[in-house]
Amino acid sequence: MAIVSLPKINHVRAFTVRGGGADYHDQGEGHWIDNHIATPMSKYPEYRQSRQSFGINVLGTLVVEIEAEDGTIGFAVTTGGEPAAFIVEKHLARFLEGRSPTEYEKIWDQMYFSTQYYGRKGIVVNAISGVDLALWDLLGKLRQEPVYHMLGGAVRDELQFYATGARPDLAKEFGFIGGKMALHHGPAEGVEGLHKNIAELAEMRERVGPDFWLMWDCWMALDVDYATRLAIAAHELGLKWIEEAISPDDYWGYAALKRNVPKGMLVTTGEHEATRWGFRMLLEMDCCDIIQPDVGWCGGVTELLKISALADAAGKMVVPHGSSVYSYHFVITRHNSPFAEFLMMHPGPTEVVPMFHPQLIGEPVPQNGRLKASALDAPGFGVELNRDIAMQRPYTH
Ligand SMILES: C[C@H](O)[C@H](O)[C@@H](O)[C@@H](O)C(=O)O
Ligand SMILES: [Mg+2]
Repeated sequence: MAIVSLPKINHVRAFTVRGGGADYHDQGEGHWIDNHIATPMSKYPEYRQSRQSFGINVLGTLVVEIEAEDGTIGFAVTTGGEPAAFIVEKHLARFLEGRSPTEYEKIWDQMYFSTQYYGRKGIVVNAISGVDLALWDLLGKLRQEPVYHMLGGAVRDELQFYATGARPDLAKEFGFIGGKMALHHGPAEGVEGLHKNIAELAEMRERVGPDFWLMWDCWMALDVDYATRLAIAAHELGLKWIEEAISPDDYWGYAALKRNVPKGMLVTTGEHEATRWGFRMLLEMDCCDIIQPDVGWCGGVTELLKISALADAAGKMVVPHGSSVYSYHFVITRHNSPFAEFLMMHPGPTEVVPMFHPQLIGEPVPQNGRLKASALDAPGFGVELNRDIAMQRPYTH
């Protein structure tokens, strides 16, 4: 029997999109995800109310398209906007065009090490991630297989989700296994702010009862002392984990916080770490109980496989940052990813709506806080690009 040889890659294209999308994208006025969330910029009063005021949405969306010789197109959506589009078109495309889509290991290696002198984390790895995700989508479409089949298949029948948003009480009604809230007050608001945080948690605990998971996402806003005091005060309210409390570069601080928090409370890091080397540092310095790479930012699926294996060997969980189908196809195949995050992108949030709206068509959303593996049974990541949205191609090559 002849070996199947897939058509070669013909074109790589990078587009930018404004408006909608998931986190770090343009959100309308009054959206919970931009309402006085504590950040490293909260020490500046003028930037305290809105993350868009200091530019969280400045990059915008990156759409990467990879077209094979037979016209099949794989694509992916991530964050990066024009700078990432420039890197894809002017630098990364050369490592894909004319190559087989099955060479995703060598392609990843060449993308990473050819940009290492100016990349390694952040927007360059976002761009690499977007290309890698589009490559896996193309592979799936050419092979007529969902990505999760190519990653080893489902290890459980369904995904279960916790919800990130301002209404864990509604998340409980919607069937989610827990609710993660954004922390609203950071150290610059002093002990008064800390008491407000605790009061908000106490009020939500009252609404959801004693056993529903409640977590805080602190979006890099705190220092070790404040995070320790907050964790101790929140322990009696059953805070399940304190997330990304300090700077992603402060591995030493995370290790200290993990030693400081009350027994039974988990410490997690966040979506702003990248590559196997960054996550190895978190694991080897015993910084956390759960790592949370964003598959659209950490290096893509090819890199997340390596990151996850490191965590598995260290006995740590991997719960990728909310990135819709791009993480669902991964989580369903990993024993050390027992649940997934669903980012509530409805402004309230009072409804369960697709995360990457309007960019993706066919994006599955959890029903009763769960998604059957069969909901992912479509080629690639199982979604199509909404070609009615205004996309620009700022650069060509
Ligand atoms: C809601 C949080 O502030 C972040 O924006 C969120 O995207 C992220 O940190 C998360 O874990 O969902
Ligand atoms: Mg987070």
